[in-house]
Amino acid sequence: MSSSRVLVLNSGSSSVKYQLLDMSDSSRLAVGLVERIGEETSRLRHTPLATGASREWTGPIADHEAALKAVAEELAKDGLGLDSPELAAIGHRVVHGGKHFTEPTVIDDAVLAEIERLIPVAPLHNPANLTGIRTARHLRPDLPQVAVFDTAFHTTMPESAARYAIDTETADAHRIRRYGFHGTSHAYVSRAAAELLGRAPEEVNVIVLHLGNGASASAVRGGKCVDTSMGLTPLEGLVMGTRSGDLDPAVIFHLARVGGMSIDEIDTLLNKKSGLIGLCGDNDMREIRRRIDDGDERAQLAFDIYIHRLKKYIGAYYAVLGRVDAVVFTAGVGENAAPVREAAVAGLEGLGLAVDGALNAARSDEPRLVSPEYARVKVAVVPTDEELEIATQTYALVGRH
Ligand SMILES: Nc1ncnc2c1ncn2[C@@H]1O[C@H](COP(=O)(O)OP(=O)(O)O)[C@@H](O)[C@H]1O
Ligand SMILES: CC(=O)OP(=O)(O)O
Ligand SMILES: [Mg+2]
Repeated sequence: MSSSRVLVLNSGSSSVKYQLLDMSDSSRLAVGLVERIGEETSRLRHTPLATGASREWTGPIADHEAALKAVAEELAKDGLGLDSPELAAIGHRVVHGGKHFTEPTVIDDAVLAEIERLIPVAPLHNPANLTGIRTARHLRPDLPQVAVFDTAFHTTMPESAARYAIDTETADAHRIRRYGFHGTSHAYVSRAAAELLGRAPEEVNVIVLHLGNGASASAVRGGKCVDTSMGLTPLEGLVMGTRSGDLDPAVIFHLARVGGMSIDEIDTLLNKKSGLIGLCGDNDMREIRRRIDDGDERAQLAFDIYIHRLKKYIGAYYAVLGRVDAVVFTAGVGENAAPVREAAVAGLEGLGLAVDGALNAARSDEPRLVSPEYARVKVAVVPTDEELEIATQTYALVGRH
């Protein structure tokens, strides 16, 4: 029997997204999501594409190991279990690969140890990724498991963009530099944007805005990343759902010295209680828009701060690239929130940027332009597909065994 199936696991801090794909034609066989892991009301939603009929289950799922076992049971109910001989490999999203991992990598004990060593610089993500890998290896020890790193696409950044202006010896001793994240998405979306423009990736310069719960911008020149907004960790850059993004590092000294907070408390504040949720109490852009429509001033200010930062990055990356062919919106907010796209580009006509109201408001799951014909710089919406990209890279590496 030919084995052409790849299971992709995207383990987040409190969720697991997964897809089973048949790489002979890149089609999906099953997709699903486990949310609120560790809470009493964890939720699993599983959809086998053969019928399209979703199954939902709510109840306590204690950790990522239990989550993955529950996923394996759901897949088995559709005859798509992990014991299937048609399964060729399991591909894992791994958020931090440091400087070491620049390519998709077959996982062995040494690779696991390196991912573990990087936990301090991806405390919300790498532990969940590791549990996913260990559980999957336990369930199918014979199968190749591949790590696809969020940081890999950004390793082409020049030193001028990747280094912080701090003492070089100190930085090197602690491997402090800007790594960047969401790279699988930035890679996929920048390529898809070139296709939408009808041009080769090598010919186009794009600014990609990945706006999900975590959010990051990247400047991509001819298919290669030259700058990105996240840094040593996924905390730098844009305003996010619960993360502050950029701030004066002295805020941290001040909170410690004057505010009496511990380093761990400040870490939690900036990663989990800041960004949109810190500013207005909600991190979901749908809820924030609802509140704005009801005249809520805190929600409006949170939105304005979010947009101000976004606009600054568009301007910065325009300058980094010199010439921009398109600004591309992706991920949950970027794909769905028309008011965010409209506000981020408003006033940038002088840079050749504009959105068309009707095109921008129209809903679609397809890559599309939302700028008017006359715009020198196109504005595009390109749905990201990290899972397909991970499956493609995984299969390219080990599929033909
Ligand atoms: N219709 C919508 N309008 C506005 N925002 C949306 C909509 N749908 C999803 N979102 C936003 O997308 C976010 C999740 O994006 P996603 O890319 O799935 O994030 P992550 O992968 O980080 O979990 C939600 O927090 C919400 O703010
Ligand atoms: C790296 C990162 O921020 O990922 P996510 O958006 O999935 O939290
Ligand atoms: Mg995401």
